[in-house]
Amino acid sequence: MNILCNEQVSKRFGSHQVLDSVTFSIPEGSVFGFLGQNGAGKTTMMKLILGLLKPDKGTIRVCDETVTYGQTKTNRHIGYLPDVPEYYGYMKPKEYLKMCGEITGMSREEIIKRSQELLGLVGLEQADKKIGGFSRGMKQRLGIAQALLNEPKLLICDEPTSALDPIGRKEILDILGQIKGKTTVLFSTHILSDVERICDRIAVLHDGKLALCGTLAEMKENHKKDSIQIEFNTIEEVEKFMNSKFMMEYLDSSQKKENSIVLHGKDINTMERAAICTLESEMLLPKKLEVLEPTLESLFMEVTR
Ligand SMILES: Nc1ncnc2c1ncn2[C@@H]1O[C@H](COP(=O)(O)OP(=O)(O)OP(=O)(O)O)[C@@H](O)[C@H]1O
Repeated sequence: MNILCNEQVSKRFGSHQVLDSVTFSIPEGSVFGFLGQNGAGKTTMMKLILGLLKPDKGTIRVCDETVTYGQTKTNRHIGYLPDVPEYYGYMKPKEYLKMCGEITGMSREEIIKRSQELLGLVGLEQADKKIGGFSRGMKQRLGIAQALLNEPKLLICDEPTSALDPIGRKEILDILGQIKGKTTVLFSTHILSDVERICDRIAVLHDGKLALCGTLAEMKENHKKDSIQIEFNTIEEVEKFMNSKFMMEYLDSSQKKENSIVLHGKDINTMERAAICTLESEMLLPKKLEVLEPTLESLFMEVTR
């Protein structure tokens, strides 16, 4: 079952088409990484899912219920962590969670039980001090506890790791990793390594459209290019190799980078044989020859260029 289904969602601000027929869905229990450069429209998409903005076109469904602008009905399925969560600095974490639980109508017993569980999950059970004295990482972790208080089906986190140091980022990713499978997570970021670490599925937003969407393995397969990288000892060796007419016949394109060259062609086997023949005939001994696999970074750069 899909927890979230976006179909042909479009949103424009003035003449700026921020989202243009964006379609994707998130299967239950998965962690979905929503990638895009600054201003790509990630927050706009999240606000549409929360019913805080009205789409110009398209439909959004959360747990099979249609999201309606200005109504909060579907938000009972959602926990939301904004990029910079705001707190009353004079409150302690337990007091804050109690207030949030009371607002959403939870019973006293429920609030105590869930607060204990969640403060344990986010590693703040011993942090019995005012939130005003918390680090950014602690505030983000408390934000996750608050967003999970109501046991939502979908947790939406807007760039939860962007402002954190490597330890703070690891703590957040570990928490999201722990709830994986139980709660479906949608999180936006531009930190590619975070996505590679914990996401099952990934979407890349660019120029208002989804430039990539699927599992990392699917993306790599769909965008597989037959490429070989050869690293030489000197630039002269690179030139000598590239001046071989024989090699040119088998290439679509090539890119030189310092003492290395990346060769792109249609057929990896033919290109590899041609490269080895050229190395032999030019009496060149490279430092390294490898067939290149696309990485999330190379795919991201390719589609957002
Ligand atoms: N209420 C609004 N009125 C006009 N333009 C807006 C509004 N909200 C967002 N925008 C514009 O829409 C575009 C997308 O913004 P959005 O905040 O969704 O991007 P983002 O991908 O979340 O960026 P970032 O990674 O920097 O947070 C930006 O150009 C932004 O200036």
